[in-house]
Amino acid sequence: MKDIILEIEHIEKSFGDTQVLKGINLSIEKGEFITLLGASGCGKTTTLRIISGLETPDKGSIKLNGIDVTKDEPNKRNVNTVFQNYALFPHMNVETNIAYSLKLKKVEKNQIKQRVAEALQLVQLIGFEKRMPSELSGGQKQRVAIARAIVNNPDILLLDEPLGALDLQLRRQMQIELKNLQKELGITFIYITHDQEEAINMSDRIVVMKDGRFEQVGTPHEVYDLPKTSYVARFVGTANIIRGQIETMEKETITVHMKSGNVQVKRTDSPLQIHDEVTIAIRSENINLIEENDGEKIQIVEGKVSKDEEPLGLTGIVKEKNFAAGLLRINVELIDGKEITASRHGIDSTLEVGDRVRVSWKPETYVLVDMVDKYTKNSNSSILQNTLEPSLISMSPDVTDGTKSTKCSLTDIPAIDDGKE
Ligand SMILES: Nc1ncnc2c1ncn2[C@@H]1O[C@H](COP(=O)(O)OP(=O)(O)OP(=O)(O)O)[C@@H](O)[C@H]1O
Repeated sequence: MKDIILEIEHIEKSFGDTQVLKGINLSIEKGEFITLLGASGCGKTTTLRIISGLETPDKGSIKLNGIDVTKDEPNKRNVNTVFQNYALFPHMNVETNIAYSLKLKKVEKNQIKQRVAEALQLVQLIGFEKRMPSELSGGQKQRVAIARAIVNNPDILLLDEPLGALDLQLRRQMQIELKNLQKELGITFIYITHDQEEAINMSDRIVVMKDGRFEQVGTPHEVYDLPKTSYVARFVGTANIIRGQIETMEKETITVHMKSGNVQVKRTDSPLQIHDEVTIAIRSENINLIEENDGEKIQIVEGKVSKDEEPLGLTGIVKEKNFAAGLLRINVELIDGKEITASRHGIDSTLEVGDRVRVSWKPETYVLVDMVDKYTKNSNSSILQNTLEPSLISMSPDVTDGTKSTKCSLTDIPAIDDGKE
């Protein structure tokens, strides 16, 4: 049986008239690295404060090691928090900052010395014992804050955007250090970030939060490759969300009709019927663009690609090419006015702004999303988890097609844009 360390059960919390947490549930295993990922204001910090005891929920319970601690004071829970702003005592040096909680607990002097030295070793700050916080860099201050938390041997370490104040390079370095530290100590980490790359790199499981609910809980692979909703597909990586109507259903495939063309997707066990409206998510790296030099090849008849000429793929015009963080993003405006983004490594692409392109992808590189809205009005996370079968694919980054094509690969940084078509 799994060793469950924390159970969050049906937690609800309002501030005044605003319901901030709307019934969240989660069981966390001992030694797991769990990340709460979500946009500003979705309730991440409130969740952490309820776990630590700094906030009391209106409904629901928190169980730590099987014991209900919902009403217990923070100091009665073996849980420590690391904050983004370090919260060090400015008038105490590094050593006394780290030793502070042990002194309060009246731990014996020699033991304090030993545990402080061990904590300093773990965060690689040996030699900094007598420095004051004002004499430390941001990264060093955060290391002291982490040492101060782990010196208590907590069951769970809560980390509220601990790297948020650091520059990108230091942040990356600290991500690796923190992950190694967590493995070494075997402590359960519950980590808050709104940075999807950080969540993917560090977590055993990611909880994607939206408006006080857990939208999806899963491994980095599950939330990235098998998003259950269009929100998750957009928030974790860059996904294009396309809606269409099922035109035909064959044994292996389904043909979906969209204003800018017809596409084929792999058939799944989902209870679909001809004429059903479906929403599909395709990663930008899986989008293949083929330039159409020959104007004769694509005939646009009443806003729809002629089936006789080119049965599959969407038609569009390259609107923008943008290079950032090692990736070239190519925005294509489809003939129905909607935009789709393809990405590829490097800055080179033979496609130019204004080129007419055929947009396609392999039938298996898509995910059917938002099925829960279709079959039930309830977006409760437990229903979300059961509605879609995970057989839907692994998105292959290796998409090649045609001669003058754009091969797209690997991850991208999302434009977080909930609700955008
Ligand atoms: N003590 C409080 N009183 C009133 N409203 C609060 C209080 N604490 C949080 N809120 C509100 O609850 C909502 C969720 O806040 P919370 O800090 O949990 O979000 P978050 O996801 O951690 O956001 P961020 O990423 O910006 O830190 C916000 O709208 C916030 O304004």
